[in-house]
Amino acid sequence: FSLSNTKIFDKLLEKATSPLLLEPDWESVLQLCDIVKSQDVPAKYAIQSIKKKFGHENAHVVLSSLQCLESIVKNCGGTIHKEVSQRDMIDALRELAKNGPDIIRDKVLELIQCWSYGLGQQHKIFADTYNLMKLENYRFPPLKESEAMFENSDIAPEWRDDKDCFRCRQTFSTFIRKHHCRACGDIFCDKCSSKQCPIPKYGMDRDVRVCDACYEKLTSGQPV
Ligand SMILES: O=P(O)(O)O[C@@H]1[C@H](O)[C@H](OP(=O)(O)O)[C@@H](O)[C@H](O)[C@H]1O
Ligand SMILES: [Zn+2]
Ligand SMILES: [Zn+2]
Repeated sequence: FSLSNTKIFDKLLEKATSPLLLEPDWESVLQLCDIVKSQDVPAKYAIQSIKKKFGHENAHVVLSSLQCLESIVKNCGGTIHKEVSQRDMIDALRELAKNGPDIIRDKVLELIQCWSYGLGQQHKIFADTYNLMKLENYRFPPLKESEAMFENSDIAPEWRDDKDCFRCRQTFSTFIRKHHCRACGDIFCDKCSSKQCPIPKYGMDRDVRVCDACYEKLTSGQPV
């Protein structure tokens, strides 16, 4: 009996943001990152689910949802960064900083500063929001530069879209469905991506769909 991935995500998020927690449940947080990293759950679903927690009346639940957000942004790469940089998320975070208790405001300031420093080039909105909140006289904590580095080498590539299969060039249709290889991120028909295997370097320990070329590389012991 396998719960769909989104149900597993929901249960883990409940656990990681339980009001009964006396300290962060890092085990659940890391499992959340793994699910998002292997793209078993769409980035939008993950980010919107976390954002829903911001309205919880218990400040500890809101704080742990911000900690989940922090870990997912740090570990799950560009697709997640794009979702977090959306206007509705930025506005929700500014709302928390404006009206939330000090522990929430300080956590939001830490995140905005860290993302501005580490992701401000790719997502200008983080830098703009940081500068704007400085002008609004928010007092940002000292920046921990080491924690604001976003290493992307072990993040799976974002999925590319196209109208035909990257390998056999067949045009997609109602009958020839699109599929993505988790290793190279290219788009394929089912025939060219019918194999599955784990991709340890991207933290995908379960079998995931890969294209024939990546399957050869990943299973022949060759360094990929
Ligand atoms: O079958 P569809 O309704 O077209 O949806 C496709 C599936 O979700 C594919 O998942 P998969 O790679 O795990 O097969 C995904 O890679 C494609 O981008 C989607 O378009
Ligand atoms: Zn093909
Ligand atoms: Zn591939």
